[in-house]
Amino acid sequence: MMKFKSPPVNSLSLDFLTEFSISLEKLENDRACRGVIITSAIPKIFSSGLDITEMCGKSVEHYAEFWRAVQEMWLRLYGSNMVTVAAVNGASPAGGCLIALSCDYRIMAENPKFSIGLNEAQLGIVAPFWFKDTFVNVVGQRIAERALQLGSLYPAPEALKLGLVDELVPEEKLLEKASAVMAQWLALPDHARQITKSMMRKAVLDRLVAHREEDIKYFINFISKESIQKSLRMYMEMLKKKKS
Ligand SMILES: CCCCC/C=C\C/C=C\CC/C=C/CC(=O)SCCNC(=O)CCNC(=O)[C@H](O)C(C)(C)COP(=O)(O)OP(=O)(O)OC[C@H]1O[C@@H](n2cnc3c(N)ncnc32)[C@H](O)[C@@H]1OP(=O)(O)O
Repeated sequence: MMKFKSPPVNSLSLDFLTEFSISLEKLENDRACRGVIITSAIPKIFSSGLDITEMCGKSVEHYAEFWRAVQEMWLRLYGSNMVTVAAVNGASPAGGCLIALSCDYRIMAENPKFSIGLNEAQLGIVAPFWFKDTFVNVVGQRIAERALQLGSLYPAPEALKLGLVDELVPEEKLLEKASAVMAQWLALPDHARQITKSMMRKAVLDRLVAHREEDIKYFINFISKESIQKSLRMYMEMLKKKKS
């Protein structure tokens, strides 16, 4: 089990992403480890997505390093040979949703206050093609098209209806259920499951691998625009004001 614990909201900073990727690599190379449950140690928050401060007012070199770390995390998780189960025990916007979408199975706490989705459009930014591809592979083209354009965040019951998560359980049963699902998936021979998983995901993974440097350039070019920087600053201010 991997429990995110980066207060206050498990935002995906460069350090967090680097540590996450290293942990995944270690588990992947451990023959005794066949599966991982991903959840959060922070009440009410699974992950608040990419750390917005990493994308605001930094150097081009920093943006490149940060984006490479985001790509690396996704390539490792989406391409993992292990069984991956997301036990979503709180809010899961944007990059947090990407992590859940990249797992093989998603169980969410049945709390309508917890929402999940790719809300990038609400921040005035664009979900990259590989976020979009991962989303489409889970919910299908039509739902993804609407959800991405509107930057929708769905409360848990709606997320279930759309197939964005596979099941809802009472919060106190989340880990028990995740373990039961893991046992069910691990009951199959690894090689058949792994080859099938790779067959289903390869095209989407290969697309980023083939365009990785170009994708970094797009990110830098996009995020460096003054209009985008302004949108992000306003969004951060809005988050802070919400409190007072
Ligand atoms: C054709 C060209 C195409 C080119 C495309 C190429 C590239 C694409 C370019 C860009 C794509 C970039 C992709 C980004 C994906 C993302 O993940 S962006 C992040 C989106 N995340 C959010 O919108 C979540 C924002 N946060 C919240 O909604 C809430 O914080 C919460 C998670 C629901 C928790 O609420 P709660 O009330 O408990 O806590 P607070 O809101 O009070 O937050 C506490 C504290 O944490 C700070 N914070 C929250 N979220 C983030 C974050 N994501 N990053 C950094 N900091 C965050 C918040 O500001 C508070 O700070 P404090 O006031 O200083 O305590």
